[in-house]
Amino acid sequence: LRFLYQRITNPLAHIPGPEISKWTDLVYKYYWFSGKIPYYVHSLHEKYGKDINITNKSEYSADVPQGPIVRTSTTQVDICDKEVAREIHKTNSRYMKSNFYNVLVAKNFQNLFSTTDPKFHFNRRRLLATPISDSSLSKHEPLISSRINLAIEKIAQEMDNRGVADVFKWWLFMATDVIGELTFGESFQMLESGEKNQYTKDLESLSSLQPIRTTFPNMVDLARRLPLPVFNRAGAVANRMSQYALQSLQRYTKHLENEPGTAKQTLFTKIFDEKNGLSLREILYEAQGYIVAGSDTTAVTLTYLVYSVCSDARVREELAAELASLPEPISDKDLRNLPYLNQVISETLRLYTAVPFGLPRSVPVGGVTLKGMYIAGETTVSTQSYSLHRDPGIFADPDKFYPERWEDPSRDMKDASIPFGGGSRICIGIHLARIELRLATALFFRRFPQAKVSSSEGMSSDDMVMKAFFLMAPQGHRCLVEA
Ligand code: HEM
Repeated sequence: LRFLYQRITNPLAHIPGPEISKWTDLVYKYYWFSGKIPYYVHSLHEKYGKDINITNKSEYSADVPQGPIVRTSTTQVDICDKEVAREIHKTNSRYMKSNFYNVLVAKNFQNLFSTTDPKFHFNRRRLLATPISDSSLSKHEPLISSRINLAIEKIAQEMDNRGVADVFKWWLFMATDVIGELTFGESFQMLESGEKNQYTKDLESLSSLQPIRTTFPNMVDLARRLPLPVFNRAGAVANRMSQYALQSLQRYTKHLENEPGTAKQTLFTKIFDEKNGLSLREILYEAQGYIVAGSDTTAVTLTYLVYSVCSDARVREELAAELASLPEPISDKDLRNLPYLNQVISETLRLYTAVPFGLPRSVPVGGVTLKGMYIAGETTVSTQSYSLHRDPGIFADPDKFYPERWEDPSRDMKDASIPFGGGSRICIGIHLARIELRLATALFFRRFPQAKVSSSEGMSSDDMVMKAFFLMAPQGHRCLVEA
């Protein structure tokens, strides 16, 4: 009866999509759990949308309106349209982050990333934005450069000893050490040890635990009291990470109080202040957000960049030639306007965006009409970059890694690109990420201009298939290259 009621009353029934999604969310959840949600949603656009490659038009009935909006589950639609994406992700947008974010991070845990409250977000962002702005980050460039140089040394050593190097591992260690030091004032020292510690193992498992958190939030709570193995694990990971972060921040504040002159400047140093800034607990929540949002994202992007460039000798040679002309030591100032380097980065962010998932937002109460289609209030709308970035009407031959397409990008290309989200919820770490991407790419290809993808140890393109929960990662969890 419940299914029948859901089907009859479904306010999204008029939107094109698979019949099953009028009845139940099970199919959607299956793909979410298996890390294939962007592929599934993209296949719905291919089947039901007119702006995306339509493979078999004869399947459609003439009375179903085709368009860029598809129903993905009983309560959700995805929209592959650059104008709608801009409207939803603009500054002062009426589309708030959906309830999904409350459970993605943790229940009753509000920070800049997870909050759905615009006032909270505005105040928090105002405090956090300056220390992580492009101009403020220049004082951290020596730290970022030294971590990247160490990663490259380790890659070279691994190539010597093992014959190949796993760039995914080293980029992950580098990005986690950088954001750890900028957040806690002390490094995780993963590059030095070459091994993951408990915190970073937990960090790694966080992504695959996201489907559990978002689908069964109450079970994770219940698991605090009952022995429910998988749910206990999700809770234990969150507790350990929180304890570690708290202890690091307590050490840092003690240092700051005792020896303010010698304490390293972090992204939070100036806002440790109960009255005008943030309390220790509030900083703890933000620090945890930075670590999660700022490690895998950068590492995955760099991994796919190296993989794509190393797979195409033409691109690699052009990039290496451009980098060969740079003076030593390489600084970020020299890289900001390098044409080909920046085209390679833009193309990686297009094809392998670390967040290919649809950034779910809630339709304002009263509903809206988008592209001629009425969408009821409180429906969850997403605009997944995986599809927007592959719109063949905007990006010719969309599956090809072709950096030159960014030589003189059209307005449409810029509008359809949202690797860092948009509007007031745009990634706060965008400048840090871009500095890391520029420096790491330049230093890597300066050192290894002949690098290519290895086929040793069974490495194949299967390892690089994207597995996506909220964040994406190569399913083999490795990327082996040789010089
Ligand atoms: C290539 C690297 C990165 C990519 C592709 C990326 C992508 C994104 C995207 C798409 C969003 C929007 C999420 C949404 O609307 O649901 C976002 C938000 C965010 N990112 Fe990043 N990110 C990257 C690096 C970083 C770094 C290094 C940090 C470190 C501070 C960071 C911290 C955050 C935070 C705190 C938010 C929430 C901002 C807000 O809601 O105001 N990200 N990121």
